[in-house]
Amino acid sequence: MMIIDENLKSLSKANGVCDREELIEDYCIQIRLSNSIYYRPKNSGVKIVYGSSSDALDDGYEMVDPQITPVILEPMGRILACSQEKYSIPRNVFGLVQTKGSLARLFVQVTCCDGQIEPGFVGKITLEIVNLSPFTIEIPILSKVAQLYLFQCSMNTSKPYTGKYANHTFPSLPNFEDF
Ligand SMILES: Nc1ccn([C@H]2C[C@H](O)[C@@H](COP(=O)(O)OP(=O)(O)OP(=O)(O)O)O2)c(=O)n1
Repeated sequence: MMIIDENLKSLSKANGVCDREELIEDYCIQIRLSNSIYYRPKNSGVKIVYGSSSDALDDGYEMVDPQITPVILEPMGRILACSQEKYSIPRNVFGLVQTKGSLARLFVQVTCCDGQIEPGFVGKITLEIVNLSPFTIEIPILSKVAQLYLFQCSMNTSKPYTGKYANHTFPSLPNFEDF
């Protein structure tokens, strides 16, 4: 069951789902692009083996300050960014991140099919932003790029999400520990 309207507002306030009340709308909670660092893949010939931790993984990304280098995506440009706000998902709620429609109509997606936010997750949400269009697109910091939809689960989970991507205050790079 999707949580909407007054239920969404009251659940969000009662559980501190998102500190910024004006982001809570009728059907969803808006997600803004963070004004702190983002990661950009380097264009060198870095080889990464999926599932294996290695220096190549860290070497493959460079950290960028959007206050100095704005988020400007060339065609097929991609970055790892995160939400400006922290989100706290109750133990009986599941979240789903979707790209804002107007951004999607520019052929930009803010997740690479990884939009699931598990019950109990607390932290900033990582956004895998890809420009699939032929245009050069600038995305100003703090602009609304995505929306979080919340769904009621059948029960309170006994295992709220405390995994490797919890409690991040920056975009999280892939982590293959305990993979
Ligand atoms: N775009 C996303 C997607 C998820 N998360 C957060 C919320 C999720 O509850 C948590 C875990 O995400 P995944 O389920 O995608 O990660 P896995 O546990 O599947 O990791 P792995 O792929 O290593 O198994 O990360 C996030 O910040 N940004």
